[in-house]
Formats: sequence, C-alpha cells, structure tokens
Amino acid sequence: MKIAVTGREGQVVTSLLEKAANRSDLDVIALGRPELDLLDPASVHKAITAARPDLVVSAAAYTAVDMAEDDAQTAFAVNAKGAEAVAAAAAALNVPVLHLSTDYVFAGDLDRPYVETDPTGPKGVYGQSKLEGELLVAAANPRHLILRTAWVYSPFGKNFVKTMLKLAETRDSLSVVADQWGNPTSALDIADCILHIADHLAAKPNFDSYGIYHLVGTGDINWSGFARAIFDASVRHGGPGATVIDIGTADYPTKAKRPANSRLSTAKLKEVFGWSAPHWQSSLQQTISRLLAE
Ligand SMILES: NC(=O)C1=CN([C@@H]2O[C@H](COP(=O)(O)OP(=O)(O)OC[C@H]3O[C@@H](n4cnc5c(N)ncnc54)[C@H](OP(=O)(O)O)[C@@H]3O)[C@@H](O)[C@H]2O)C=CC1
Ligand SMILES: Cc1cn([C@H]2C[C@H](O)[C@@H](COP(=O)(O)OP(=O)(O)O[C@H]3O[C@@H](C)C(=O)[C@@H](O)[C@H]3O)O2)c(=O)[nH]c1=O
Ligand SMILES: [Mg+2]
Repeated sequence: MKIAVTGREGQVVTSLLEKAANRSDLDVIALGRPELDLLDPASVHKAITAARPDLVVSAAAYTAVDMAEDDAQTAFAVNAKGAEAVAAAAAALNVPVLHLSTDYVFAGDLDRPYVETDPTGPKGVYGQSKLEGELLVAAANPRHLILRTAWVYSPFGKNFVKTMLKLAETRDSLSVVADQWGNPTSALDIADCILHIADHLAAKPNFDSYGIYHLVGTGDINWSGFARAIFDASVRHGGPGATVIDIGTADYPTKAKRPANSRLSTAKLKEVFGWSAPHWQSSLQQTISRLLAE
C-alpha cells in the first residue's frame, strides 16, 4: 500500500515515516514544499496525482496559533483552501483522505469531553481556519476521515514538551495555566492510529463509516499538570526540571483565545476502528526518554 502524506518535517509526518519504516508492505511518501505547497492548489494536485497513492494523509497545516491572529489570510489559505485541494486530489484518484483537525474547533465551554456531533465554535483564527478546512475536505471527497486531535507532542518539531524542557534549562520555576484542560497526544500514537485505519480500510473495501473522529491520548490534564509530569519524567531520566506555578489564563495573555475545556471523547474511534491510544503519561515517558537520549 502506498500512502502520500502532506508536509516534510512536521510532527505527524515524521512519526508516520518512522512507523512505516518497520513495515515492508507500506510505502509512505512525504510531499511538501516546494513540490507541494498548500498555498498553491495546482502544486497540490500535481504532486498528489504524480505519487499515485492508495490513501492520502493530510497532515500539513499552519499551526502557529497566535501568529494566525495577525495572518488570517495565510491561515485560511493553508488550512482551508489547501486542505480542500488535498482532499480533491485524493477524490480525483478515487482514494480516501485522512485529514487531521483540532480540538480548537470547539469553544470549550462544555463540562464534559466533546463528542463528534457537538456544535463547534472556534475562539481563534487557527480554529476557524481548521473548521473551514473540515467542511471543505468533507465536500471535496465523500471518502474522508477527519481526525480531530489535540495537544500534540513528539521528539520531533516544535511542541509544548520540548518548550518546557528548553525553558527548564535556564529557569528554576515556570508559570503555567491551570484552567485549560485537554488530552495530550503523542504524534507517534497518531501515526499508529493512522496505519491501523489504513489497514482497516484496505481490509474492508465496503467501509462506509466516513466522517469525523476524535483521536487523542487517553486521560486528561491541564497544561500546568502536564508541565509537572514533563519535569517529573525529565528529572527521573536525569534531565532538567523546574517548579511549576499554577496561573489562570488571564495571567498569561496571548493573542489567540484558547478553549478552557478541549477534552475529546474517543468512544467513536474505539467503536468503529477498535483502536484507542495509550494513556498520555506512558507515551510521555517514552518521548522524554528519547529526547534526553539525543
Ligand atoms: N501540533 C498540535 O498540537 C496539533 C496539531 N493538530 C493538527 O495535526 C496536523 C499535524 O500537526 P503537526 O504535525 O503538529 O504540525 P507541525 O506544526 O509539526 O508541522 C506542520 C507541517 O505543515 C507543513 N506546512 C506548513 N505550511 C505548508 C505549506 N504552505 N505547504 C506545504 N506544507 C506546509 C510543514 O512543512 P515543513 O515540513 O516544510 O515545515 C510541516 O510539515 C495539523 O493538521 C494540525 O493542525 C491538531 C491538534 C493539535
Ligand atoms: C510556554 C508556556 C505556555 N503556557 C500556556 C499557553 C497555552 O495556553 C498553553 C499551551 O501552549 P502552546 O503554545 O503549546 O499552545 P498552543 O500552541 O495553543 O497548542 C495548540 O496547538 C494547536 C496547533 C492545536 O491544534 C492545539 O491542540 C494545541 O496543541 O500553555 C503557559 O501558561 N506558560 C508557558 O510558559
Ligand atoms: Mg504553540
């Protein structure tokens, strides 16, 4: 099976390439700039068509949440029109598209984990552009799986875990918001899930449960608790640590507003695909030990 994935050095694309390297039956090819530029839909069609994949994974995105507030045009061009071009190119080849989306499509005012059918209401430009992307992807390719994930970390690229470890090298204490809750998710676990879904689709030619799915690590936490767990694991492995001070969102001003509750229910993913992610704490240990071994 040949899988084309968008992006070159993102967390999810890198994880997918690493996981697929262990599988002789799988050929994962990363398509990114300059050949595939989401700002240039013609380049998207050309690159995906030339790759002739059996499945397309749409993992590239504009992910700078605060920067997007001042650059809505680029965020929408990449996350909405760019994603639409990826899904349309897959549709033209008559293959499914797995598109990554985000917890930030929700407002975060519910007091339970969000299910796929809950109303959306993004608080910032990034979430708005990703929501628009979901709608365009669904319209462009009936065989779409929109996988909403959240709080992604990995040994690769930029993420909260790496930021915390870096800051702890020079700081004894850090103030971190304690009133935003979510599900930390390892990009390596996302890659496992994507490959599981790819196998499932290949084995079931009549699969007809296309639509939206929530795909996040098991267990929830707030950002300050996550930071504490990062430092506990780091110190255990001989890495840097810092004292974490709980603060409120109001004490950490940012350009973009973020949801207070972005916990996602993964019951549908478990039911349809028989897959669920490990607990975030166990995946975090693995990521930290890898990062500190580097
Ligand atoms: N990071 C997170 O916390 C979360 C991410 N998501 C979603 O998951 C998906 C994967 O995220 P993640 O792996 O963390 O992303 P990263 O921020 O790690 O990587 C972004 C990727 O997008 C590529 N990209 C950006 N702009 C363009 C463009 N114009 N043309 C082509 N490629 C482009 C980058 O290219 P290059 O390799 O050349 O730099 C890179 O590969 C995204 O859809 C994101 O919205 C959802 C929830 C949380
Ligand atoms: C660095 C830092 C952040 N924070 C806060 C800011 C924010 O509310 C929270 C997390 O910071 P980040 O910059 O990682 O947050 P952010 O970039 O908003 O992370 C999001 O990225 C996009 C792509 C997604 O799709 C989301 O699921 C989510 O992972 O922690 C502190 O309180 N103290 C700190 O020292
Ligand atoms: Mg960030």
